[in-house]
Amino acid sequence: MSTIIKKMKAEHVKRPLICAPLVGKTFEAIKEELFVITKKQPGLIEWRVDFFEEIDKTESVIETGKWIKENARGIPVLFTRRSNREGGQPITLSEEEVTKLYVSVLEADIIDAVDVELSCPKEAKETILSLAKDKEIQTVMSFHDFSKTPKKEELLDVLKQAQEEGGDVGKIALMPKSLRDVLLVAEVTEEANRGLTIPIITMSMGPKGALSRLVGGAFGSAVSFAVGQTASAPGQIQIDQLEKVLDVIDASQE
Ligand SMILES: O=C1C[C@@](O)(C(=O)O)C[C@@H](O)[C@@H]1O
Repeated sequence: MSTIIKKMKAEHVKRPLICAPLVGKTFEAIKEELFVITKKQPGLIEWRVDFFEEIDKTESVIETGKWIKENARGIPVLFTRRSNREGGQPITLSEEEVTKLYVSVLEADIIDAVDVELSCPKEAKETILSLAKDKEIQTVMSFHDFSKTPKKEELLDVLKQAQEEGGDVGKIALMPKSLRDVLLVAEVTEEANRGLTIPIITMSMGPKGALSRLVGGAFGSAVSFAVGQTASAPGQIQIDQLEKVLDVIDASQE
């Protein structure tokens, strides 16, 4: 079992692993950001490569990724290209070029886990998943909706699909329109955890959804995304604030 999955399983009983996004646009910005983030000792660092201005230069991505890995102080690195259709930054690469980039990054052995959107073309997913398995790099199969929270059955199906397609982890990030939507995601989290064998990560975004980032672990979300230096999605809170709340939750369970 990989280190990341072990960490998720060990810590997620009540306390989710904290993941800090790295969103610098340039190598220089990433260097500064990584320095700030590692001092806060998150359990995981997510490099959101769609923010990186040189995403279209494979060599630059590899060099930067290598530098991140070498300077992450042993914290595992999750590599993510969030597509524009799922709330990521607009980029000039085509989907085929993105798949090629993923292949190069996986082959370079510079990351510990990779985010693959369930909405990606089937062939692209298969290529990435099989290479990741060969390289023993964990796959997080993800789904994002920045405009709404889909219905319960749909969300349960998405998480099931993540497992069925061979993902090591399933992840959903949704935008709530009301607190009921936040409750729904908590319910889905609890229910999916009983039916699935893979760890799952869930969250509601935006100000209403911030609650889910605080208490999601108690319902079975294995990871909570929090701000190291800069947020990568609405509603993320600072790592130190999240840690305080997690300490209180932990203490209340003893
Ligand atoms: O999937 C996620 C979750 C996220 O969207 C959030 O809401 O914290 C942040 C993204 O960087 C990450 O890839």
